[in-house]
Amino acid sequence: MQPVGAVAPLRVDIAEKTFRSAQGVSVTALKDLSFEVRHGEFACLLGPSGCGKTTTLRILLGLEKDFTGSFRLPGGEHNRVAAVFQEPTLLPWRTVEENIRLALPKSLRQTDLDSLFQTLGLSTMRSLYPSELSLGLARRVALARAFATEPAVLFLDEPFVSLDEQTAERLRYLLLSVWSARPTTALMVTHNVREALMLSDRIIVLSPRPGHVRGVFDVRLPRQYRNPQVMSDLGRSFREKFADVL
Ligand SMILES: Nc1ncnc2c1ncn2[C@@H]1O[C@H](COP(=O)(O)OP(=O)(O)OP(=O)(O)O)[C@@H](O)[C@H]1O
Repeated sequence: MQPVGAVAPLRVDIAEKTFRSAQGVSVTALKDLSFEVRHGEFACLLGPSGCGKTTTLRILLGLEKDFTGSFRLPGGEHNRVAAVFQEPTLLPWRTVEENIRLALPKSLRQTDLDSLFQTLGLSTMRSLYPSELSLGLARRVALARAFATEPAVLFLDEPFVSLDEQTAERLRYLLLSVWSARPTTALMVTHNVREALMLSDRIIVLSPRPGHVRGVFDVRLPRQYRNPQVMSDLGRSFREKFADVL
């Protein structure tokens, strides 16, 4: 299936992003950060703590305007952007289904969400309220909401942190299922090398702060062949290449 709406790659060329405190202290988070995520590709941004991964996503989402450089989001029939953060940010007084429908553009408000709910194992939870959901379920709803908008590009910022490993693993598989059913260009921030190797077409590895691209690791293998032995081999070659970064 072709990715929805998007035809161009995501292109990022951030010359510099510096934070300045009121006391005059400067922190340069990013310097000469350039990379591309190809049309329909799932990429991970991986790097040491504080190297500017979240800052990069915030710039791409238009939440940080004070930087030098440029970026180009994938376009096409539309240029909708969706994001999934660590906090699911659901409206507490709305049901699961209402939370999702309210996020949709008018043209999609009445769309049939059955298959999406089914893929994410949410079919029986449509009328629950966020307070009735575990964190793992709330994260599933956040994924459903993001994919329901049929975005041209999807940004994810560590969507599986602070979950027990079993729940996180189930969510990784659910993410792969929903992404395969509704492919879109995706960029996910993670600290977790195994997670990146499991989900990505390519891993963009950042240097310590100020973050720039230290190297790119292509995972050319189709995901169904990434069995435990293959994952362990991939992990070894990844660590050999990037031992100095992580
Ligand atoms: N609003 C801000 N004001 C000042 N400094 C900031 C601000 N946001 C981020 N920084 C600094 O910019 C640098 C990059 O932060 P960022 O959160 O992007 O890193 P990260 O790679 O996502 O880190 P982590 O992996 O720990 O989440 C850090 O040194 C951080 O302290």
